[in-house]
Amino acid sequence: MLLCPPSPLPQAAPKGVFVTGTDTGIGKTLTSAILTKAWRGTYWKPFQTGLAEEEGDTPTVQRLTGLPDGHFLPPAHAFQAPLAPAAAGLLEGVTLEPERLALPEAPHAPLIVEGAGGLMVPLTDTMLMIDLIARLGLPVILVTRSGLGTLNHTLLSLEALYRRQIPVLGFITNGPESPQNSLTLERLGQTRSLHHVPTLPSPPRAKDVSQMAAQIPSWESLW
Ligand SMILES: Nc1ncnc2c1ncn2[C@@H]1O[C@H](COP(=O)(O)OP(=O)(O)OP(=O)(O)O)[C@@H](O)[C@H]1O
Ligand SMILES: C[C@H](N)[C@H](N)CCCCCC(=O)O
Ligand SMILES: [Mg+2]
Repeated sequence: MLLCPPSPLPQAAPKGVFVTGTDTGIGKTLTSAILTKAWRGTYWKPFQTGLAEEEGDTPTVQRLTGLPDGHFLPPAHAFQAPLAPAAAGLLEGVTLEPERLALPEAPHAPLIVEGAGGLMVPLTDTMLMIDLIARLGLPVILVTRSGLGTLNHTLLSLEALYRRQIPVLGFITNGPESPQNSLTLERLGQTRSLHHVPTLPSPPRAKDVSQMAAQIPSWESLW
């Protein structure tokens, strides 16, 4: 049996996109940097965890895009532990209330919102990242690995999004070139490949992001 039908995309450009992925460490931040640079939009990571071990995604995107401060909104919540937001918050005595989170005004459109981990990451015991995506009402860009294992992970993620009537703008593959996988995902996943990010020989630099941003379709052309 095939996946349940996708939801239609908005007719006019929405306020922004939600960048999610099939996993943590899959390349959402690198991809968000490429999109923010390409569209000169506003980047927002509402739930940041793991600050005990990393600088956080907002400074990373700022460094990789070289855009001024006005293109970045601070996280709504930032926690030290490298865990899902629900667990990281509890360690600091915070119970999240994601149902109260509203989409902020973006000083520069569009708004590029980055999740934490994948779709089923808990924000509370009763709310997952995918529930927040549904509530915020932005279409999704799904970041996936390009190589072996992606078919299962990507189709599972798409099925979960379609079941909740969340529109999907497309997917972005990250890793070694694998056109066969992208074609299979487009056909069975009923969505489109928006871009491929190759494995870089060294940690991503602003120059790499600029080069890749130049290949991204304009924001207006997508709607
Ligand atoms: N194409 C690539 N080439 C080289 N390094 C990459 C590539 N994609 C991602 N990386 C590196 O892999 C690591 C994880 O990527 P990234 O931070 O973008 O993942 P993420 O999906 O945003 O994770 P999180 O769930 O923590 O937000 C980073 O150190 C990043 O620089
Ligand atoms: C700390 C890390 N870099 C992420 N931001 C949080 C990822 C949570 C993943 C939870 C899970 O799927 O098991
Ligand atoms: Mg990230």
